Amino acid sequence: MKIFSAQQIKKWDAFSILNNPISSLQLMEIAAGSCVEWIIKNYDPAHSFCFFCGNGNNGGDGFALARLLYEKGFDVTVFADQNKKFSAEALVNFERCKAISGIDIFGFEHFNDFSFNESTVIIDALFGIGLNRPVEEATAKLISFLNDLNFPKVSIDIPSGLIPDEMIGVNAAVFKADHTLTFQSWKKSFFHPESGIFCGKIQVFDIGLSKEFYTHEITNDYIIDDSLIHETYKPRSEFSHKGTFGKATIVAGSFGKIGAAVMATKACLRSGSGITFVTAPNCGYEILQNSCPEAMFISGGQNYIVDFDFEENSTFGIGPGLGTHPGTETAILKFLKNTIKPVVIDADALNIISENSEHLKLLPKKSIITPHPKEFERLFGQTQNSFERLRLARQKAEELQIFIVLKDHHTQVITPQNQVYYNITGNSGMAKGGSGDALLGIITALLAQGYSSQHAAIFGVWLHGKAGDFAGEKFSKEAMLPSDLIEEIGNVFKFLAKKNPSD
Ligand SMILES: NC(=O)C1=CN([C@@H]2O[C@H](COP(=O)(O)OP(=O)(O)OC[C@H]3O[C@@H](n4cnc5c(N)ncnc54)[C@H](OP(=O)(O)O)[C@@H]3O)[C@@H](O)[C@H]2O)[C@@H](O)CC1
Ligand SMILES: [K+]
Repeated sequence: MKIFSAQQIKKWDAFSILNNPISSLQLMEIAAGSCVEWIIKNYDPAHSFCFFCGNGNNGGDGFALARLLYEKGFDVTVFADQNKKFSAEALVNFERCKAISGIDIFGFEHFNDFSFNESTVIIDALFGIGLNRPVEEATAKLISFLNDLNFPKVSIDIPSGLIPDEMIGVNAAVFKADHTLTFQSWKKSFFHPESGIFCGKIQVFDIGLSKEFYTHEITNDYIIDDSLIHETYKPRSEFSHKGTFGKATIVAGSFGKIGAAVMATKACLRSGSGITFVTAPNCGYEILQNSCPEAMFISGGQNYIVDFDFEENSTFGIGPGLGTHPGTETAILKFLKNTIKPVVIDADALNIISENSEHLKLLPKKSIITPHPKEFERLFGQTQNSFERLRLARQKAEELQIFIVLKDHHTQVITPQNQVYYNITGNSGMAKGGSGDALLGIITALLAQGYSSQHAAIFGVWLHGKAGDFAGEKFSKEAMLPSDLIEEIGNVFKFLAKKNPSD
């Protein structure tokens, strides 16, 4: 799914209004209607709803929603600033609300002495995607007051105070929602940790904006959604043998970190690799042969890797638990100098590369690197926030002609063509040592099977997150282990096969 900027969403609204028999007010009514449906499913009529509405169209959504909810029998109170000019659509909906005697409307100055009842739900419709400057002091105070209230909080379209496409200012006043009900598409700020933290759970409602606009409007930002994955996933052909699905070699492990090699190798095996090798030091021989009997062991040294042979037609995934011993460094750099096939690089292999910026040039074109924020910083330098980090990643992916998988709550796959794919599978239960090793194994297996680097990276992060979600459901986010995630990869493939109409 494409992600548009706030400016493009506004263009999309305008295009839809101009080219379809629908008005701005009708769109607002549809938007409010979809919120009502969600609220009815999630809150019983014993709840009282307090609306905080701004003067733009986000406020207009709030007024429309307040009215529709009142008509459904809910108790509704509205706070708004009647001294400021409303947008045309907000004014219409404000007047409609005012005409209903059962809806009390107060000025913002009364928020302090209003007695909220126990079953209050706060609805934030102060600002939407039209916020174009810092929130004024009085509104900031209101937002801070609301944030301190211990009631469920729902934001309409975007938590007020967030900038849709950019980093918020230091100490910016932002409404902290439990749920964000957003229209038509995700906003970029939902994906970034500094702003995403204000959104709670996100629901996206299709309000029927023009499909033609969606198809033709150009963007470089995408969500990795189910439809993209169904286009990418290649079901296994029946007329095949192990050679059809490629050879993968995992280069991993050192004394005390053989577990990382086990995780990466198991994930590679579970992700469909035809023939799998694991190059590791001899100290890991027994544990690897016992835990991953399907993989062939290749010795790379005694307690850490110092040298390894490589077959040109194998796909390499290098890094988990390697350590950064000078001998290992020499072996990895020698390998990179002698290979032209795309490789997958993570963890200590990234740390080895980050020792010298010249090493980056050794990465074969279309390789995939999978740094977490700290590894990214070691490789490319410090950035102030995740938006800046992403900008730098775009620049580096293009410069080096590689794919960067920037691991985060919403991992981003950055292509050499300056595109960004945000992942929406996965959960906080995956924030544990070993998770990254599994990701390397998955991506290596996909690349070995003939997926392009772009597809291997995109499908790999989605698969990893989805398996993590399945494991989280089974064991809880706290208790789930990366090993559980690896065991769930099979269920994700089953899920895909079931959903694939050609299967
Ligand atoms: N048909 C449609 O278009 C649909 C739109 N929809 C809804 O509209 C929302 C976008 O509405 P919007 O563009 O009116 O802006 P909104 O976010 O309400 O901001 C309010 C206005 O406040 C102003 N302002 C900005 N910053 C400020 C600040 N710090 N402090 C004070 N004032 C500030 C600024 O006006 P300015 O003062 O610059 O003239 C801005 O225009 C969108 O998020 C969705 O909820 C849906 O109904 C679907 C159909
Ligand atoms: K809002």
